[in-house]
Amino acid sequence: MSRKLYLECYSGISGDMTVAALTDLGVEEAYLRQELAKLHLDGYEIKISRTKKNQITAADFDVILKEDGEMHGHSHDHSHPGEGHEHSHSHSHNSYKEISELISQSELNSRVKEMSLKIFHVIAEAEAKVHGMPVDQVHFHEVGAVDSIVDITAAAICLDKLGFDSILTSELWEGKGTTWCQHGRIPVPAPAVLEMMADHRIPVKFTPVEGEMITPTGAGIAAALTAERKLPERFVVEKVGVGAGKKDFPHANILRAMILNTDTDAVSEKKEKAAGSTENRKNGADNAVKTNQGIAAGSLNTVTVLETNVDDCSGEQLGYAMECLLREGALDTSCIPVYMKKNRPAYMLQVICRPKDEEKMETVIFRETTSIGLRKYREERSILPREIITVTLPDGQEVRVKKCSHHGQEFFYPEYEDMKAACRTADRSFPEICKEAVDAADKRMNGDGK
Ligand SMILES: O=C([S-])c1cc(C(=O)S)c[n+]([C@@H]2O[C@H](COP(=O)(O)O)[C@@H](O)[C@H]2O)c1
Ligand code: NI
Repeated sequence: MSRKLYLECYSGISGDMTVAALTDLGVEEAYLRQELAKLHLDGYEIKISRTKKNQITAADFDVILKEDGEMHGHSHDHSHPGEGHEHSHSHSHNSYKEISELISQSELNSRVKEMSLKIFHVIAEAEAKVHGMPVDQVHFHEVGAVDSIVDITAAAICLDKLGFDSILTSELWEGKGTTWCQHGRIPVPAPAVLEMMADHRIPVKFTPVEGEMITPTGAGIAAALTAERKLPERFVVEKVGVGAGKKDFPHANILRAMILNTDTDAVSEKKEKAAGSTENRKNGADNAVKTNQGIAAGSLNTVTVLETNVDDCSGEQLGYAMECLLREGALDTSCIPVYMKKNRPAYMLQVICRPKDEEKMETVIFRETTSIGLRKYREERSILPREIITVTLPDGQEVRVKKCSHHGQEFFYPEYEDMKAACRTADRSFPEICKEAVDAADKRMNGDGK
């Protein structure tokens, strides 16, 4: 299973748009608030609400700054000529060094820290170039600092919670003209944005729209976290999140975040559902899934592994727990015999799941077993590219076979449920039917003479 995030930046990208779109994918405001509190940064409030941009409903993320005991919304549009942001502020977290320390010393988890620090570093490098100073001396604007810290950390918290294998961004669209900031009037793209575009080879499209669509925070997020640029050839869009920008343009100022599932089974499952499941099977080979480049050769993705050792849980109870875990979306479960303290024969229950399903798995383990504690960690997993092909057995039955390849070598694995059904229908043994399925697949892919 491969779960990617695709950010469609046809109206540029900013920190607040990114957080809004990610919360719209299913991160609760309460969770975000609880995690942000681990920064121990005060003087602000967050607000997530709904808004409409050109009649398109979208989530809106706001960082409301406290000034002199009052709250002030931060509009991000910097549209008051001559004003810039000449607020005085009691916050002292405005140098890159201070911000890095604040994040490093927080109680945020290591993945959130790593992502946030990376984004800040990318922005600081660009600011350092623009202002001609060492990275450590870069100062973020006093108001902007709190705003940027919250936007960037919130984006990392959401990304960690949603658990993606990799992040793709489209080319970033940008407007033209000038914008205002504390440096006064500056060109669009903002100097720091342009440096990031160059340094990180970000594909960009300059449009005739008047105004700034890409902010330094948005460019920093895209530059620091984008792992891929090319959309997979085949995928299913599992969910869409829409984040609103603060400005109004002739086009809808939104950032769309999409969860892409590039797993072949999911793609063909949806395809079969759409086409009517019997239709596909009836037409056999012609309807078989032909290619899948969504999973690259030996591609890596991240999974969560949960483990618990139990010496007081019956076989029946553990078997039931495994069933529940699989029903809740576990990718695999196993029970490994172990000897625990005091030489007690016991089992280690191991669960592999998508990072986003961690909490669900924990709930099942604590509810359905006698475990009172567990270990969990994230692992990279390497998976072979695979595609499902449909083949016809000599007796006319159609079965699905998974075709995997590695360094040009092909492996065929008949689908268990189809094997079971074919064995029962033909009243023949499992190895016989499997062999016929593998031979048929091999013949179809490589021909008689190979
Ligand atoms: O605060 C600074 S140093 C600053 C630098 C630049 C450069 O490009 S240099 C640009 N800006 C403008 O500030 C706003 C806010 O950006 P966020 O990323 O903090 O949302 C934006 O209009 C930038 O162009 C500020
Ligand atoms: Ni600057």
